[in-house]
Amino acid sequence: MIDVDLQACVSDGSRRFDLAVRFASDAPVVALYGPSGAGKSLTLQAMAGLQRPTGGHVRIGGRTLFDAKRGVDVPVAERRVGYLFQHYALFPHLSVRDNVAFGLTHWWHRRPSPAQAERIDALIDSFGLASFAASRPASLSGGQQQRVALARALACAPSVLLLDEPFAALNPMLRQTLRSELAQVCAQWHTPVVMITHDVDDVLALADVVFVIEQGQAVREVDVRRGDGRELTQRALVHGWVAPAVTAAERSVRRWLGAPARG
Ligand SMILES: Nc1ncnc2c1ncn2[C@@H]1O[C@H](COP(=O)(O)OP(=O)(O)OP(=O)(O)O)[C@@H](O)[C@H]1O
Repeated sequence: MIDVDLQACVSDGSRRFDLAVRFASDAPVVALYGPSGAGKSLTLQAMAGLQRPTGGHVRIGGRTLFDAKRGVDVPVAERRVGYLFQHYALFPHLSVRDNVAFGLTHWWHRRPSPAQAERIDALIDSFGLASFAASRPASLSGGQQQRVALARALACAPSVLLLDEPFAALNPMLRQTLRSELAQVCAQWHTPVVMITHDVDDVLALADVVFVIEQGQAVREVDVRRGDGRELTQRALVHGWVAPAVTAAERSVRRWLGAPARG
């Protein structure tokens, strides 16, 4: 079960964005879908512990990673969350194998245990990377680099795999191949996935449930298998767990009027 209820605020001095996103699902693959700037990446970052929320909780498979009320904030390295960034972010000076092993060796400054080494080899095999294991990422194609990044995200036996637009940089044919490889590997390792995508084909091919994210909130839940959906925002407002998002237009009008900022 993935249970996320996050409030966060990011600001760079001139801009401010409020996140108040809440969703829960026990589906194997959950997609977050929505327009650019809606807060999807911030949501994944907060789940991984890379953004500090101001309130709420993150529970994965019954384990609490963050709970503002209870003062729980599990450090990033102990969350067992696999994270695939929008750009693969492979380490250019490390071989494919060392890139895959990175999460296991780097945080703990040690060699992988025999069981971990076995998992690394199995993942390298699953993604068809065995013949490149000693190569550096620069000598690999985009699709091969993406496979390395996926294998690396899965190496720590994560309790959830977070994917930020995993196929955006790939050509359509490669996308299709990687979708089915990913689906197979995640089913094989029983790893639930939360995936950001703008691509309806990703949703249809991989996701069981989609949450539509708009202006920092989950506004709609769609059951892909049943082809059914429901609005979430109305319920959210009735229960009062989330403030209505302050739009850029409203902020601007308030500034022009010299009125205090809301939210
Ligand atoms: N440090 C920050 N300071 C101010 N605003 C920020 C900061 N980080 C992110 N934002 C803003 O927060 C909003 C949500 O960002 P986020 O990256 O989560 O969007 P997204 O839904 O993932 O978009 P995309 O689909 O384009 O990747 C954006 O408007 C972004 O500009």
